[in-house]
Amino acid sequence: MPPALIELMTISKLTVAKLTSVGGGQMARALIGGMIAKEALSPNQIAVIEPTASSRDWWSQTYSGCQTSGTEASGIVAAMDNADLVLLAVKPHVMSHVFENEAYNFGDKLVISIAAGLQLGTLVAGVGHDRVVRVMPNTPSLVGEGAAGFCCADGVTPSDVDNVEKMLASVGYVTQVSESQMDAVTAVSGSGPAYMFLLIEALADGGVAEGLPRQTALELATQTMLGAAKMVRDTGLHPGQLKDNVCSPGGTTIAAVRSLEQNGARAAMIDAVAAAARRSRELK
Ligand SMILES: NC(=O)C1=CN([C@@H]2O[C@H](COP(=O)(O)OP(=O)(O)OC[C@H]3O[C@@H](n4cnc5c(N)ncnc54)[C@H](O)[C@@H]3O)[C@@H](O)[C@H]2O)C=CC1
Ligand SMILES: O=C(O)[C@@H]1CCC=N1
Repeated sequence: MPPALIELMTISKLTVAKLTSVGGGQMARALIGGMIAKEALSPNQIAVIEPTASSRDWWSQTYSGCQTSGTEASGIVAAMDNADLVLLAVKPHVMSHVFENEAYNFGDKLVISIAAGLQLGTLVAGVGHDRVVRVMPNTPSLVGEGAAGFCCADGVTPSDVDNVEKMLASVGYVTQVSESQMDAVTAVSGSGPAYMFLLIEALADGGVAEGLPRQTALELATQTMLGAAKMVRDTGLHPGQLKDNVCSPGGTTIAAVRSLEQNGARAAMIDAVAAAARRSRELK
């Protein structure tokens, strides 16, 4: 039996023998860490190519059995050996260095890029084949509450799509979109956690301004964001309806909603998404 088949493990119906991540930073940690936590992958199926020694140490200390390599040719070759799935998790501007590096042999391996902005055409040209998936995940994947959109180049098989969907579904919500929608996905859910963290922080700041201890305010604000998101997801009710249900006539909430509308909160969020989408388009 070929070594790749001997190694093959099927956990949560995800079939990957070995995943090699090029780059081991924030998003690789969130995505792979989330999959390991959900037992969709085990550390001995992971190899990480990472130039920073402290980051390599983090991987090997956090996930015993995970293989780490530097970016010298021998390290790249060792990490790519037997990989059947390659995750490109470097910053968009670093991707051209990866593609120009002759130590990489992508063979016919399935390649997933999570780089913002970089289009399938660029990825296919860099990788040298078209079995390439462009994914926009987000950092809550780490805690199993990610949201991801993806699109595929022509060489991706239905079984590849199935595997990518299972991989991403193991850490949250996933949807396939057209490539023309990827900048919007990036702006809504890829960057979105940052907007939500900012809102939680601001809500807590408001509580502190009204006299609450910082920790109490932060816990109340965090749980409120979590509860509101779950209400939208689990009831299926329109967020406007749920908002109306909180607003008692002449009460406290409508006073706050009025203030938010006067300060352009809704337009500010729409403009923020437009700014992120614009930046995503610039990155290509
Ligand atoms: N941070 C986020 O929330 C999200 C990030 N992304 C995308 O994920 C990609 C990575 O972003 P982050 O993880 O945030 O960045 P990061 O800076 O935390 O991680 C990138 C890693 O790549 C390593 N690296 C640099 N040069 C390299 C090379 N030549 N070969 C291999 N590794 C190299 C760096 O040392 C670093 O650890 C980006 O393309 C970004 O657009 C996508 C969705 C969300
Ligand atoms: O800020 C960025 O460019 C990346 C892509 C989406 C989230 N973080």
